Amino acid sequence: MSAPVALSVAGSDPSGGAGMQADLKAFSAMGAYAAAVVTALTAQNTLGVQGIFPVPAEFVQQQLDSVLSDLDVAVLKTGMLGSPEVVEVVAEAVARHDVPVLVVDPVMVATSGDRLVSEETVDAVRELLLPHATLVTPNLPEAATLLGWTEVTEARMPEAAEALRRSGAGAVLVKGGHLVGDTSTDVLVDDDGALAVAAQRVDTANTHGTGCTLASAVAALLAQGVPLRDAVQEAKAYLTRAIAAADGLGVGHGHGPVHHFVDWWEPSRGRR
Ligand SMILES: Nc1ncnc2c1ncn2[C@@H]1O[C@H](COP(=O)(O)OP(=O)(O)OP(=O)(O)O)[C@@H](O)[C@H]1O
Ligand SMILES: Cc1ncc(COP(=O)(O)O)c(N)n1
Repeated sequence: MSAPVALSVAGSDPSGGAGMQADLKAFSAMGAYAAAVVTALTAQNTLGVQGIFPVPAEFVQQQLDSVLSDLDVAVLKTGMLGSPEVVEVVAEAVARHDVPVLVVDPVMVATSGDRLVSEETVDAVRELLLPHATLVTPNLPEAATLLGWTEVTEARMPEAAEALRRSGAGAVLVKGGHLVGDTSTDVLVDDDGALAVAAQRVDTANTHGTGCTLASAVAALLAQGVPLRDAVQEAKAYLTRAIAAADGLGVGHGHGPVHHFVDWWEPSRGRR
């Protein structure tokens, strides 16, 4: 017996709500052993991003080789990738170590609106990572950028997901968090066609890290052998519970984090 291992390859958010820290929390909450390779340090909080310090590609590669040569990684999930060179070493390591499942969250901009990666890095993600991805999870602006469209409207979400699948990704989940309305609907397109994954929209400003959390929750479930469509629906339900509990967590003065351990902590005491 060994625990299912999920590996996050992402940037650090020292305020703990997004990036690698969100990934580690979501993996743990969803039952996977959590490992992490850091691609960039950010100085950020719930108000914005104050600084970025990239990790050299050679050292990202060294971290990847350390982890992948020892741990039996079931799923590798990417988030912020600091440079085209980092994208290159991640794609190369995925191939060389036969990583069985790859979830790509094509992170471009933080909830605060601050840009996290360059256009060249986005190009590298499109060309080098998407063809190997089991699942890609863009939000609406990320889907538009990857496709070279001016925007992706709600009506064109299935078409955008289908178009992105032509880049070689097995499945695409276009996230509708940036829309308005009573529900927050995402669209999954896989071999079986399009599936709308909807949840009640929570009236809160505390959505820092929702994208990282959703992709990581799906990855943790895939690591445990849950089929993709079930994993996406279960992860979406978990994320919605975590967003609904975010105001109760009350961390920071801007867009606060979601409550990753909503199913674990006693609301009154903040612990299990
Ligand atoms: N207020 C909300 N209530 C319920 N679900 C939400 C809300 N905001 C976002 N979501 C959901 O959170 C997930 C992430 O969506 P979003 O489109 O915001 O991605 P993102 O932009 O990568 O994340 P972020 O906004 O944290 O940068 C999606 O499943 C989306 O439907
Ligand atoms: C290091 C890092 N990675 C990713 C995000 C985006 O997070 P999200 O889109 O989930 O809010 C972030 N703010 N910081």
